Amino acid sequence: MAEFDVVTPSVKVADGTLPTATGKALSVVALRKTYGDVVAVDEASMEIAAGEFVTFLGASGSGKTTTLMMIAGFCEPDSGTITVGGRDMTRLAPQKRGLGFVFQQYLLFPHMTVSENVAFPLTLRGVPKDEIRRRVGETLEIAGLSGFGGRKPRELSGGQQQRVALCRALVYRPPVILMDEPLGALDKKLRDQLQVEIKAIQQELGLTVIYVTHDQEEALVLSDRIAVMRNGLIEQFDTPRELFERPRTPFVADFLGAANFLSGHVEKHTDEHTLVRLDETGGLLKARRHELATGTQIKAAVQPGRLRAGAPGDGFCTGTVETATYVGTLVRAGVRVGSGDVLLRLEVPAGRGPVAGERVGVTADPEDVNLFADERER
Ligand SMILES: Nc1ncnc2c1ncn2[C@@H]1O[C@H](COP(=O)(O)OP(=O)(O)OP(=O)(O)O)[C@@H](O)[C@H]1O
Repeated sequence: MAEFDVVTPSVKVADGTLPTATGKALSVVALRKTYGDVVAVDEASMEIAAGEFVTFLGASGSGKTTTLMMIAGFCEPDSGTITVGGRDMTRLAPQKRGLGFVFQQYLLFPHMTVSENVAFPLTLRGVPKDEIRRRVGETLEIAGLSGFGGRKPRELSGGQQQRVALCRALVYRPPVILMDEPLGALDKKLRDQLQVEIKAIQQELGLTVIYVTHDQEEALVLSDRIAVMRNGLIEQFDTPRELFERPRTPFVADFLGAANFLSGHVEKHTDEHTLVRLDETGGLLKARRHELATGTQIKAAVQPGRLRAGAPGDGFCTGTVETATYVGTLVRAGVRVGSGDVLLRLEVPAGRGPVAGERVGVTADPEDVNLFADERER
């Protein structure tokens, strides 16, 4: 994550009104940012609806934080536009955008109590004292922090401090809350717990959230839609299910599900299916129908959890189980197929798991087979 200076919460929603939580919350069109020769973000476009939880997911350096910082106003785009609630904010100062922020570093004011920290954005906005007390109390209760209002941040655990930061971002109901790896500094157990809490609060209050993470599981747990980023480009912006079941690129298939890849060419089509002759095994793999010309060299991707082990001769190839590891409710198996240079990874329910040394036929439902034209052939 990039480093930032201490951020003071926003001063005023531009026209003083609270935005409504319906319709289009945020629209980004052809946003681009370069640093010298590095294209950090390349023509990113997306529309986010009010009440949506959207995650930017990608490896380090893929452009997630830069995109978020352009939306926040801390980083100026070379070109493109950012509209929030129908208002063009592309060149507006961060404090005039009225957005909420939660960063990995909690950025709480150490000399203020929890209540004063949470009250801060309301105090800046000149909200009457009674109203502040009521809203701070309500917000602390939502985050499970009632009773902590009088403490200083140093008297809280990391998880509690991050909850305070979240309260401070949502106390004035900004139209969009931006979160950059907010759970990155916490241990796994606390992260899992806070993910559930953040999601529950977001749903209860109908918040619009843009969240940055490099953790696939976190993105899948939290998001209505995920923008998978790579080298400054949005590879696919879709629901977790669509990304998993209908990835548009081999990168997305691999990044979200660690897919198995097999190479081959399109042999023929039927009304419903595309039949692929596999290079490594000579077997015939049936996929749902894809619009690819006969003869096209392809890569077929199937998630490990969507492959099954049957009797030898079943399915699209037969091989030998090389490893079978019991992991709770699942068995992870490695099946060596073809002339030996392909290892298929399977995840099957533990009760029906194959054992090492066994010969198995590997099958896949055609619906679960995704085909991509092999880029080397283009
Ligand atoms: N201030 C800067 N000056 C020069 N290059 C930068 C700057 N900020 C980001 N970059 C470059 O832009 C690209 C995108 O960086 P960005 O921080 O947006 O990635 P990220 O996906 O958020 O990564 P991480 O998960 O590591 O935070 C990277 O190649 C990065 O080195």
